[in-house]
Amino acid sequence: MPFVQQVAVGRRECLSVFGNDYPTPDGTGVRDYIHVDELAEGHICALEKLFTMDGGCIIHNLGSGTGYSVLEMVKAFEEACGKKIAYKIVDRRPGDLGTVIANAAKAKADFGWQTKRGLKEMCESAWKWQSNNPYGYEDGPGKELCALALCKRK
Ligand SMILES: O=c1ccn([C@@H]2O[C@H](COP(=O)(O)OP(=O)(O)O[C@H]3O[C@H](CO)[C@H](O)[C@H](O)[C@H]3O)[C@@H](O)[C@H]2O)c(=O)[nH]1
Repeated sequence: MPFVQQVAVGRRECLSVFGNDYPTPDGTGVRDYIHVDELAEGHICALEKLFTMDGGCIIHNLGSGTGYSVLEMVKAFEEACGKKIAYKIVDRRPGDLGTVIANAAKAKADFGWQTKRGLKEMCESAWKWQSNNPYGYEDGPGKELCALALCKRK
């Protein structure tokens, strides 16, 4: 996803798609992408659950249970940003699996967490951030804000 975004803002010439011969509908890798805000909310739910416990640890998957391929991501992002995303098919990345999808049933049962945002919303949100921060927070106009946040954490 970050690489797709970087192509859209002109920081990268094209996306290298790692393989198109996986046993997936279009041959490219399928992953369970979720919105970063929902990932954060899932962590807050888990912390709240921990506070009700008398020590110990919990393990939960945070995912949507739905997978999207690299080319589906590219298409959805093109629609969100209104630009073509240049890409080339290259060799598989060693160690990659064709499909990785999370089963988040336990997170739903234990603390009612589940994803609500789909691919379109995720891409629109990612584009909003990337187009406002083409070089990210650390090297872009948000540099001072980033330094301040790091300073406060010390
Ligand atoms: O330039 C790229 C980058 C990624 N992909 C593809 O996009 C999908 C997602 O790739 P990511 O690297 O974003 O995510 P992965 O799920 O493959 O791997 C990530 O999650 C893993 C755990 O699930 C490990 O933590 C790993 O180190 C981390 O990169 C994969 O099909 C990958 O082949 C490309 O085609 N081109």
